Amino acid sequence: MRIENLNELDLNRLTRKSYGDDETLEQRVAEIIKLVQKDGEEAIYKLTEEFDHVNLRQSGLQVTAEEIQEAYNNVSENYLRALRTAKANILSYHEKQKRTSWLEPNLDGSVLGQLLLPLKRVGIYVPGGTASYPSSVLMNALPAVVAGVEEIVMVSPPRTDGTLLPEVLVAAAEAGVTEVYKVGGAQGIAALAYGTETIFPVDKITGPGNIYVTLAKKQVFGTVDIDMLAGPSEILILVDETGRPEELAADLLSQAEHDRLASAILVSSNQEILEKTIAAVERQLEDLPRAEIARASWETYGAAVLVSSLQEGMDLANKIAPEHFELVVEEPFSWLGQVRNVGAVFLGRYSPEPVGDYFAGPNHVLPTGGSARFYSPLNVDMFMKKVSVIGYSETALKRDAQQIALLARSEGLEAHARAVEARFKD
Ligand SMILES: NC(=O)c1ccc[n+]([C@@H]2O[C@H](COP(=O)([O-])OP(=O)(O)OC[C@H]3O[C@@H](n4cnc5c(N)ncnc54)[C@H](O)[C@@H]3O)[C@@H](O)[C@H]2O)c1
Ligand SMILES: N[C@H](CO)Cc1c[nH]c[nH+]1
Ligand SMILES: [Zn+2]
Repeated sequence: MRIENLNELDLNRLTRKSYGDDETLEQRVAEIIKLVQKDGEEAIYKLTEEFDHVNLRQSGLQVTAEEIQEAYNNVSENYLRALRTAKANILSYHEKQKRTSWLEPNLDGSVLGQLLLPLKRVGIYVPGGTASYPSSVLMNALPAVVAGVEEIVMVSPPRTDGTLLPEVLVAAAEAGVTEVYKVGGAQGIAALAYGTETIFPVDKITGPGNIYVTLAKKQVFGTVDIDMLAGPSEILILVDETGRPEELAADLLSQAEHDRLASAILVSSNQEILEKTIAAVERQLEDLPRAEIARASWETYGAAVLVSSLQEGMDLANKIAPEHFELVVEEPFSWLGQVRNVGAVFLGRYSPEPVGDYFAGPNHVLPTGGSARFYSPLNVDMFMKKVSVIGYSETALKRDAQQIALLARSEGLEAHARAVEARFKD
């Protein structure tokens, strides 16, 4: 890794804003989705054999109550305690987001308002290819629970022994997931969107995943709603001279270890910090269990960028729009007002990114690939829909009838005008 000056930086390499550009991947995902639509579960069994190397024809796709019970026997008390504390933190944070229906009576006797209603059935994708993510079970399911969703259907790829990690199943039970199926990748997304012989289709799919999952969500959008494009993880750290290279390197690797396509970027106006952090990354890679993945990510989509000032670094962050943005500077709160395009911001030395991944309470399902310009973190609103309420009184309609009819006739819609005037014929 060499330090790059801002003016020589290839932003396209770093932002990977190319979910739709790789035609081969798009095509492959489209074929998988079509196959599931055509052959249902037989297609899922075949694809699961191909990608997850396990044959589930005997056991079927759905996780049983016995498997969940067995999972509880296989997790430690300490794990359960930590999971339940994380759950409480996530619930408490998301309960603050919940909005309620409102009705506003007016003096003319009319009532206007908005009903806020939970979606009935949602699908949550929990990644499980190169790592398992019980934390993502909580992050997807708990906002749905707070919203009041009745049916929460989880899909996740099986391990080669045909099971899901006990910690994932326990997290599902603790979070209130109502059905769990062992199917991942684009085929898991297709199953949720179109249904199969045993899986009833859902109204919306949320959750992060690798590039196949993300492209599949993009392709089924319209048949179902989706939350956002939450693909391979990203971190951008803006650091001043107070930064400590060993800590910065650890934070960069925390996201690089997710995926070869993950992106970890360090930005500073201090050349020495950049140099020392690059060296620390090399040292830490030596005994990192997922070094192969993390190194591939660091070498392909990583960068150490020299800027002329913190302000220039902040502007770069808003341009790249990273999923996670760490502000490791002396006065992090003083920069908060300038944060625009990031999924989540982590303020200061004692807010390393994994605090948000697991525990603090805010959601870790965040927009990636530059989509933080327009998407928000997964939240309670995303599991609800709104219905407008209009209750006009006679007085109100009499007052407004003429103007409504005029507007209707200006659009050439006579029947609309007459529907209003019909009330006052006799
Ligand atoms: N943005 C977020 O909030 C967030 C949170 C957690 C994880 N992540 C990201 O989720 C991703 C998890 O990826 P993962 O791979 O570990 O798990 P995954 O569950 O997303 O993907 C695994 C599945 O991908 C499919 N697949 C693999 N190779 C394929 C191929 N050649 N052709 C077709 N399908 C194929 C298989 O079906 C496999 O089961 C990582 O990129 C990680 O960074 C993001
Ligand atoms: N950093 C991931 C989101 O990009 C979320 C996660 C789950 N577990 C660990 N990390
Ligand atoms: Zn993470």
